[in-house]
Amino acid sequence: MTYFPGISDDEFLRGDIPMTKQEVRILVLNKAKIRPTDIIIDIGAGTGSLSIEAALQAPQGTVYAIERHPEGVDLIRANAVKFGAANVEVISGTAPTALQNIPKADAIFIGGSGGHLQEILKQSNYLLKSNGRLVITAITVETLYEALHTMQAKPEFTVEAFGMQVTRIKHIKTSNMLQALNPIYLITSTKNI
Ligand SMILES: C[S@@+](CC[C@H](N)C(=O)[O-])C[C@H]1O[C@@H](n2cnc3c(N)ncnc32)[C@H](O)[C@@H]1O
Repeated sequence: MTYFPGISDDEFLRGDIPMTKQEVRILVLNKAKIRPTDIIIDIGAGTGSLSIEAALQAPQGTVYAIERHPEGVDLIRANAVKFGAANVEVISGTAPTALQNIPKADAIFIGGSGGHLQEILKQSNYLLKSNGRLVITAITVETLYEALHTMQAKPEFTVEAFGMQVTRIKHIKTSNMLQALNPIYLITSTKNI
């Protein structure tokens, strides 16, 4: 049975870097089917929140957290220390170039691509082991379309996708306020060969 850390957003150290929200992380990690020994690559790791929860689910594995923004790199390192995720390897750089010299992976997350989605998908296909899972989070129509279109054209992958819209409920004084999070789409591709 995999241990699920369930860390709330406010527990992470955060700056101005956008963070994948907890409700989204829960589904990304579930779709990635993380096992204790997995090798995981997190492309566009941001604050490291997803990398760290993945690392805690794979204590005998390694998470390669790739981030191009220096503030993000510092946050990932600081959050990894805070949560005792010693198996997070932070790589400061831009994908796909930063994906060189990384071992083949059981799971790959793409949370940011910065206009390099096609090259990153090509390199991810190469880096993913047989039965590996690629989970892309898309917050734009363009990324959703490009990811779906590209992955569905690859016969070696089974692709599923869904959109989610979460409304949090915040207790303020005597009322419960509805707080909508931005819609997001998850595209999961499983390599069949
Ligand atoms: C939405 S944030 C990811 C949030 C992250 N999953 C978290 O939990 O904090 C997207 C990140 O991708 C990074 N990014 C975008 N394109 C990138 C690329 N080609 N290589 C590396 N990082 C990239 C951005 O700097 C940004 O921090």
